[in-house]
Amino acid sequence: MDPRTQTTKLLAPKPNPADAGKPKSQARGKILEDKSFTFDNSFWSHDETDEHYAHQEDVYNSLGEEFLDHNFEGYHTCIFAYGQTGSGKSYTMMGTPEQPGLIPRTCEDLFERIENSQCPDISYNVRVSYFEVYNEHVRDLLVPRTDPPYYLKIRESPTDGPYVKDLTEVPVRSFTELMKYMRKGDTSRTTASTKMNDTSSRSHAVFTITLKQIHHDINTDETTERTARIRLVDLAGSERAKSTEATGQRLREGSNINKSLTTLGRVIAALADPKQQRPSARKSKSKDVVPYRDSILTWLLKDSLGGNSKTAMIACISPSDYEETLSTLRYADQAKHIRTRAIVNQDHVSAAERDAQIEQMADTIRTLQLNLSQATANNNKRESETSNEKLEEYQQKVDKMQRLMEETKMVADCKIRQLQTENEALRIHLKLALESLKNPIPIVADKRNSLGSVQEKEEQDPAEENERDVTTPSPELQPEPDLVWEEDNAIELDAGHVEAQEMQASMEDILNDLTLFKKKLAADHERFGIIKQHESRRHRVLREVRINH
Ligand SMILES: Nc1ncnc2c1ncn2[C@@H]1O[C@H](COP(=O)(O)OP(=O)(O)OP(=O)(O)O)[C@@H](O)[C@H]1O
Repeated sequence: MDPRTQTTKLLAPKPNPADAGKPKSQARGKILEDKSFTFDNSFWSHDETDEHYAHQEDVYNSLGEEFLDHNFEGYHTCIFAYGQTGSGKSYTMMGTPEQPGLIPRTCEDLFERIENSQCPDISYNVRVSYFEVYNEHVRDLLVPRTDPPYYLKIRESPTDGPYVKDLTEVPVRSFTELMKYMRKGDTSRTTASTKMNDTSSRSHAVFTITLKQIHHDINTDETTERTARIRLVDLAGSERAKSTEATGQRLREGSNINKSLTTLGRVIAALADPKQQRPSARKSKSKDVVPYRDSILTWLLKDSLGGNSKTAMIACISPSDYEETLSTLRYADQAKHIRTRAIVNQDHVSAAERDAQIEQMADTIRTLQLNLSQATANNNKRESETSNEKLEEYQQKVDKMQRLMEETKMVADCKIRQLQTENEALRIHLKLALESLKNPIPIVADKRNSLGSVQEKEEQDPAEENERDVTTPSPELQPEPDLVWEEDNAIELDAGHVEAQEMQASMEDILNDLTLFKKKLAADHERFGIIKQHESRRHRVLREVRINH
């Protein structure tokens, strides 16, 4: 690998000595050739003593950091590691405690940026989810393993595309908290020992961070929400059954892994096809040619692979099998030609719109509760079943509403922060103004001039001095400078008092506003509490419905 040209050169294995000098057609072994590929970056990390050795930090600096910049701009991103088993995918994505990889570095940097943010008018909300695709099934990695395993269903929303239904998504407030969830997921992930790797990932793991930035404009009371999805994918290793010597369960896993990876390859090939890049192809039905639906993995990554996302593929290779390494490099070479259509995911919401949304949702939930209580009272099995279905449907609405409430609280916090900052600035300003009024700084005569005159005086000829004594009035006759200054100062003092009083009045206004605002916030909290009570009551009713069954 050449770090200057970013070229990766695959050297062909030495030919069979028996074939030396023979034409290709007569050779017994396959004649293989050296191949060169150029990528955005080519990293080499084999021998740490080599000056070109790429450390985890180098990989993060040249890729992860830039992608995080895009996230803060409001773009969805996806980074996935692809390569044969044991080639370093998990090492690159997760790393080790001593050498953290792209995922922990991204998370750390994310929270560092949030903590160092200098903008009191922006609130941040971070949520994470973690799932694996194992044997063409989706499993939540943030819930404990069960026996038999509980697999989640995939649904498709007209606006957000395919998604995993009921996937746990937890809010996180710090890097430590986030790492706790990540470790929890990692221990739950399906790994096994294969001939090629002691802890081989037998599943595709998808770690998703959702970063929401809520910017509140205090003048218009409008909020702008930017949502970015950060998807970090550690794929299971591409492998040949022959090289892993797998049998039974491992073989079945291997064939499912290969099924998703082969589909991924076909999706990449279809997306890289120049025909797909034409605008007419994007609008026409030829989009369906991309075989996303042929595997769960590609179906779930549809948006990241060919839609609204900035996506990077990390092709991991290790010096083992020429054919497999070549296949990985070819995949990566094709992926280079894919053009996704990333947009900034941004929404403007006015305070009135937000309140209206909350009111509407609260109404819907109240209706649901009424229906459900009636069904339970009637003890009618069929009605209960229908209500249960409705309940599931509304469950999503309740979750959505809770998020909306959380965001409203974030906006409120944002307003408080802005008012406090403004308040603090005014307080300092007022303090300084009052101090300067109490301890006025006397107007000092131009020092340079007076100093000059002293010198001049010293240098003056005594005769000349005598001469001037005649013309210059005596000090007693000179005007009293202090008195003049006091008069001016008295006027200034009056003006200062007026200014101070005005400032005091405006400060009191702001403090009054702040108190009113806090009261409004407390009322909102109370309302939120009531909804939570409704929530718990709803859960109780749901339990009762289930028991009745
Ligand atoms: N750049 C590297 N520097 C040091 N060690 C590495 C590096 N890359 C990989 N390794 C080590 O090689 C071994 C295999 O790597 P890893 O588990 O990341 O492979 P993988 O591609 O994820 O394999 P699988 O697909 O089977 O899960 C691990 O012990 C890992 O620590």
